[in-house]
Amino acid sequence: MPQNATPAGGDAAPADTVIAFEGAEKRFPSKEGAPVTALKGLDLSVASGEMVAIVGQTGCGKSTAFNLLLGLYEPTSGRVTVAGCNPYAQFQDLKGRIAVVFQDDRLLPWRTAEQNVALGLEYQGLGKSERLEIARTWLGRLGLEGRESAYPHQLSGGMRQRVGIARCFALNPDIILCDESFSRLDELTAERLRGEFVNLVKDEGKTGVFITHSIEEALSIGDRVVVFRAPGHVAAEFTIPAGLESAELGSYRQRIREAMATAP
Ligand SMILES: Nc1ncnc2c1ncn2[C@@H]1O[C@H](COP(=O)(O)OP(=O)(O)OP(=O)(O)O)[C@@H](O)[C@H]1O
Repeated sequence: MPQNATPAGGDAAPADTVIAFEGAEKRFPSKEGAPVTALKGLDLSVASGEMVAIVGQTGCGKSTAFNLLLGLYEPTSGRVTVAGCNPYAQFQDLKGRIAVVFQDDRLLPWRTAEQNVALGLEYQGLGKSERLEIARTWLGRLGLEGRESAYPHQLSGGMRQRVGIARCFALNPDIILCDESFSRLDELTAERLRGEFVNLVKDEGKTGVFITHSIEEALSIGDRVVVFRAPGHVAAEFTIPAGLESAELGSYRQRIREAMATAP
C-alpha cells in the first residue's frame, strides 16, 4: 500500500474509492503578477465502477483536474489520489492502470489500425502474436473487423476514434479518462459511439471520468454528473438514474444548466 493511501484528515475514504481530490488547489504563476487559481478546494471522489461526467464552462478547471489525475502536475495544496497512489510522485506505479481517450485520436499515421492498438501492449512487453490477437479482438468489438490493416488516413474520423478506444481497452486499464473524446465527431456518430463506449465501460467493469462542455453528453454518459465552477470546485452533483423519461431528463438538464451558470 503506498504511503499516501490514507486521505488527509485521518478519515479513511470508502474502500471502493478509486479517485479522490481532497481540498485540491492548483495555482499557476502568471506574467501579470498574481498567480492564477485554476482549482480551489476541490473535493471529489469516484468509486470503483462508476462513470462520472465532469461538466462546466470554459476556464472552470476541468483540464487542470484531468492533468492532476494524469500526474502531469502536482497540486499546490491538498491531495489527489488515484488507485491509492499519488499520480505525480508514483507515476510509474500507475502505468498501465490508466488509459486516456483524447479529443483527437492521436494515432501514429505510419502504423495500421492493429499496429496502433498493439503499440501500448508492445510497451507492456507482450509478444507480437499475442498483442496482435488482442488488438484484432478489440478492433472487432469496436466494429472495425476487416479494417485492421487500414492506415489512419484511410479511416473516417469516427473510425479513427474507435481505433483510439480499442487501443485504450486493449491495455486493460482499471481507469479510463476521457477529455472531450467525441466532440470532433458529427452528432449522430458521437451519439452512437457514446452509447457503445458506456456499454463497454460497464461490461468491462472500468471506472471512468469523462470531461465535457456538453450537458447532453454529460447526461448520456455519467452515472453521476459533477458540475464544476471557477475557480475549480464542485458546484453541484447529480446522480442520474438509468432509463429516465424525457420530461425527467429535461428537469436534470435544467438543473445542471442552472448550476453551471450561477455566479460563485
Ligand atoms: N499552465 C497554465 N498556466 C497558467 N494558467 C493556466 C494554466 N492552465 C490553466 N490555466 C488557467 O486555469 C484556469 C482553468 O483552466 P482549465 O484549462 O483547467 O479550464 P477548463 O475548464 O479545462 O477550460 P476549457 O473548457 O476551456 O478547456 C483558467 O483560468 C486557465 O487560464
